[in-house]
Amino acid sequence: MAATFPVDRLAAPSLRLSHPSSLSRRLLLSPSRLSAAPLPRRFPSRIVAMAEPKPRVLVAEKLGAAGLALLKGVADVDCSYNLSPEELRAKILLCDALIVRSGTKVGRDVFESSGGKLRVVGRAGVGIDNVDLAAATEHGCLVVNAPTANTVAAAEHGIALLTAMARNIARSDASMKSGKWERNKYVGVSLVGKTLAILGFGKVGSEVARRAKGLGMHVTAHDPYAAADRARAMGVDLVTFDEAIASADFISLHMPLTPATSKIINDKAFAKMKKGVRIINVARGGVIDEEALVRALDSGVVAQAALDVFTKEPPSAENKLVMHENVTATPHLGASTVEAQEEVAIEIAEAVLGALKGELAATAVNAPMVPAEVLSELAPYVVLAEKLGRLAVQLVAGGSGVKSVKVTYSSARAPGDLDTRLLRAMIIKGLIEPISNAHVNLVNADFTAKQRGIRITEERVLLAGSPEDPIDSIQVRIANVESKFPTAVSGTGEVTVEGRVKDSIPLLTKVGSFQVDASMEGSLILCRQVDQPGMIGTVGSILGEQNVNVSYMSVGRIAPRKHAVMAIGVDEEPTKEALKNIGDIPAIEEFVFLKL
Ligand SMILES: NC(=O)c1ccc[n+]([C@@H]2O[C@H](COP(=O)([O-])OP(=O)(O)OC[C@H]3O[C@@H](n4cnc5c(N)ncnc54)[C@H](O)[C@@H]3O)[C@@H](O)[C@H]2O)c1
Ligand SMILES: O=C(O)[C@H](O)COP(=O)(O)O
Repeated sequence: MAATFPVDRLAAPSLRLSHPSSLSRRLLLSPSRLSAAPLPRRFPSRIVAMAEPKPRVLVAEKLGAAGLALLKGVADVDCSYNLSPEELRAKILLCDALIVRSGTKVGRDVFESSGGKLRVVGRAGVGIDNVDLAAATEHGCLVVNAPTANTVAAAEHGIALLTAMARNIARSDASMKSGKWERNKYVGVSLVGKTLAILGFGKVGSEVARRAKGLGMHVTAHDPYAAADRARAMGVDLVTFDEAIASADFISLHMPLTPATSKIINDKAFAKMKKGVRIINVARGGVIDEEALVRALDSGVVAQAALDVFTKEPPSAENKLVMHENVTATPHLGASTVEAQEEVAIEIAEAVLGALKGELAATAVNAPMVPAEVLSELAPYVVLAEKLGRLAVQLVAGGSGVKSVKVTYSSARAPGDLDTRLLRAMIIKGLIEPISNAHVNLVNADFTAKQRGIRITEERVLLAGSPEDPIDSIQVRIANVESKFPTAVSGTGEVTVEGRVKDSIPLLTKVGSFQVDASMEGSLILCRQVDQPGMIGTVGSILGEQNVNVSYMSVGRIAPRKHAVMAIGVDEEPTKEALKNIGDIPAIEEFVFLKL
């Protein structure tokens, strides 16, 4: 029997393990759904092969010709654009695969209407905001995307908006078309020598930086998770968010839309910017508080904005930003070049056809079905693995850049009886998801880590004793980084966290060289302190005063009255004031707040 994996978006649908009682040696997509049905004995195989129905692929938005040709070689392809939701629901009944861009909403209703026939959704582009991943997973439908093929196109569009805005190209063109010749009205601003702040120094952001350097701009970047040396090598200064926005003449947005970046450009941020700053957004509309941007444009804090993306797309006809005379707007054209669309089309066609054949897709973004018996044994270790990754990356200081991660599994099981791929995938998920818009799962974890330059090495420590439990402990170490909580750096110079499962509950058992005993749920405050009486009470009452519920406290120390590490589990996020008060306790040497 297969069960839906409890962790959001883990891997591909119908992913079955060939060995039911261990995490397998071979991973297969369910043969019953993703490859041809078993051959009836009475037919010679040649005749049956000819009679096999071709899979049917619905292409709901315009796709590059090369990708279409690939699809048509193998499948019946129905290109039907601008379908209403009702038309899409009616057509999907007959389709094995659906290919869309960002303009088609693939909601739960679509998966429900398909009656289980739909096996793959291909997103010809990066963002999958328009696909209901949870519904796809529940209906056993794989979702794949094309994460890299439109990077350069998006960067070029960012630069096009930057230069067009600075020289009033769109407005002066409209003016000429209305019969005017207004040379004095459209005096622009120069780019050379100006400071461009890039927020989000990932694939698109770094390509924009490279091009802006060529225009003679001074480029800074803010990205809490980018490596400072990679930025330095490009002549880009990695700075804090406040430094970036306060010193910039131009700000270009290239971060993913996550809970942390939602409306990050808001009234508070505008108050810190230079008067007359210019803003470009080719990321996602939701990273800007659009009402606040209207206010900032009206007051002159923001001289101009150039926007390719909007919170609601298409925006309403009377959208204040689109109508604003100091805004240059384009209808989400970042990826829309002939070349990018050809690349995207080929990438997505290959991914969709591969998935229909039962191959594992490196760009899969949603969850698998995993045999229940495998899950019931590994489930708590899977949660532990993700949380250790999540914890470790939050202990890394901004600008360090995570490149080398070492994982040690201590277990009494023989190496052949313990497949760590699921655990490794979950560690990678924990390491990457808090800092990006990537959706990491069993299928794409190694690919995603490699793409981000993160090298994961695994080692096994074989323990004596009963192999009843699959694993005794998991240790995650991040090398060559600085920590925002230096206590987390062990004697080997690595940010180190270790955990184990006890009574099915994942526990944090080690931070740096200190033993702790903390349940890995909710949020966690780690403090390093002088070991002395009264510390638990002092910290507890600061949190109590702020109505923060403490779920547990544990203290680990090297020796009595020396240094200790206190782990405090909290149900609510403490206020900045509460955290400051904890930091102000004289015996507290350092502390950090972490979300698990
Ligand atoms: N307009 C378009 O047509 C178009 C085309 C392609 C991509 N995009 C969008 O552009 C954005 C970037 O895409 P990408 O492919 O470069 O993604 P990416 O994952 O390669 O880069 C995103 C970067 O943002 C960083 N980041 C995460 N949180 C941050 C924060 N709080 N502050 C600053 N940086 C943060 C990450 O560390 C990462 O380096 C995404 O939102 C994507 O959807 C839009
Ligand atoms: O997420 C993406 O890939 C971009 O925003 C492009 O979207 P599009 O394929 O709808 O142009």
